[in-house]
Amino acid sequence: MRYAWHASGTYDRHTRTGGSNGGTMRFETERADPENAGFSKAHALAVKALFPALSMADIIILAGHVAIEHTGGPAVPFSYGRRDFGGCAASASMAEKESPTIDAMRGTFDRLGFDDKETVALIVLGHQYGRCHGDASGFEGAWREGLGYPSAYTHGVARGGYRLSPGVLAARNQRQYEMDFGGGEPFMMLVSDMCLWYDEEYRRHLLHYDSHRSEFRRDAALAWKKLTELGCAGTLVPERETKAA
Ligand code: HEM
Repeated sequence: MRYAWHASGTYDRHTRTGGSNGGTMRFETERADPENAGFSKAHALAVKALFPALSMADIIILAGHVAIEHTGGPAVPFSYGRRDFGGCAASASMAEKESPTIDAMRGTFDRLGFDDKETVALIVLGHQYGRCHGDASGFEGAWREGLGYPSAYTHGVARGGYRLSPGVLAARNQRQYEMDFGGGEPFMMLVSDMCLWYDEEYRRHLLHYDSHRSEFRRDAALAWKKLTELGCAGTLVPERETKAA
């Protein structure tokens, strides 16, 4: 899912460049971006031979859709037709920062064309899956599916149930937080996750979603679809239409 997010997150609405069309994450040039560290593992799993009719660009995105639905998240209608370009500009970069300020975060999502509410839906959707890896981002710790979407954030943070992760990254001057929900590893929080609570606007949407779960599921699905189709205008065909035809 993170692979699909970073493949899409290069989009720039001002220049209308980037996005998942092109499948440029296939190239070492793009995977070498420090923000994409660790994606060679994900790339090795995206097996084109099993899906000859799809481009790698489509497979990367479809994997994200399937991961969300398979783990009890919303079903996102898939559209295919992305092409695999023959090369990749050296400048293709996610420009996602590991310890962003609120302004930098807002700037990233504005470049992509998302407002604050969509930003909250996307980050809360994404940061309940998988984990951080010391050898990729320098952060260590797990998220957990099935904690009830936004409630992991609002209940934990609002009740002051979070703490600075003891000593993990002191040497690199990177902060990360964690919360206990019982059973297993603590639930980790990156600075970007904490920003959803620190910033008044983000917090308003977080609290709203916590008491409107179906709206959260609907908005998260719409935002994920929008994200993964950035830069693909005119190239995509909805899966359902093909089935009906
Ligand atoms: C400002 C925004 C964001 C920041 C700064 C951020 C940062 C990070 C970092 C540092 C990691 C750890 C990577 C590693 O160590 O392997 C991570 C993991 C992850 N992120 Fe984000 N992220 C952001 C937004 C998103 C969004 C919008 C999504 C999806 C909708 C997402 C989905 C994920 C997933 C699924 C993982 C776990 C990957 C794995 O288990 O290998 N993130 N993120």
